[in-house]
Amino acid sequence: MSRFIESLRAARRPLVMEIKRHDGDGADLLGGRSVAEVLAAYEAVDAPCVSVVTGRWFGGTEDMLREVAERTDRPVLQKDFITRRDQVARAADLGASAVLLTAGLLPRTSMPVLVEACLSAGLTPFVEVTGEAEIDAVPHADECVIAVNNKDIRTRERDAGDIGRSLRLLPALVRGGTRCPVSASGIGGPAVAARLLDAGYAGLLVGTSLLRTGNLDDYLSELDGRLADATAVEGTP
Ligand SMILES: O=C(O)c1ccccc1NCC(=O)[C@H](O)[C@H](O)COP(=O)(O)O
Repeated sequence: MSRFIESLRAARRPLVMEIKRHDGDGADLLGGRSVAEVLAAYEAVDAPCVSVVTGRWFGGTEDMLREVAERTDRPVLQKDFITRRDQVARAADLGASAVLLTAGLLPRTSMPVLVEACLSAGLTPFVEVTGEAEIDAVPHADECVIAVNNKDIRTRERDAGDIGRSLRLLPALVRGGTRCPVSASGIGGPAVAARLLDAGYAGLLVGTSLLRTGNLDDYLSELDGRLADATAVEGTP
């Protein structure tokens, strides 16, 4: 199993914690903190995996990925518009463990080529989907993270996000064979995060709400509490 998937599946709080300079509207998300400071905060709460948005729409750069990969041992996901094999090789050189492949943005023939390129380079394909047809078309699904994007990347994710999409598509993800179904984007806080994990997601990709929370410890304590409550209710005779 890939290091990225193993780390996420083994975590008590399976959150891929994201570093993103600004949102789709250009609003700042780092709040005066450096990339190193945000990473240190994520490491302090034992993030199993870290995501770095290098896509220019979100103010990202390759240097952010290089810096994060140099500073941490945790598996790092590169979130960018990856459409070519040379970008996959570049991600590996920069120290990524996983790369984003966005099904809705790739020509049909490119997905198998890029998934193979990732696996040959020792990277985990993090395939983002929004519908069943895209899920069914993912090759080597058992070696991929398959993530449902709750937002619309074609409008730079300016929408609020539809968590219902993740809930509806989870059975199709499981049938498709991934060992690591993930819900991504628009996860507004601990209540929604708990609901998705309780539904059966193996992991969540969260950026904005972690970057905007005033207190990461409080956010995660609330998540722990909600998950414990859900477990207690399930165990009630
Ligand atoms: O989804 C894409 O295709 C994409 C490509 C390049 C950069 C970013 C891309 N998506 C945006 C994100 O990855 C979100 O930042 C991430 O899912 C977290 O979302 P949120 O918690 O709503 O900040």
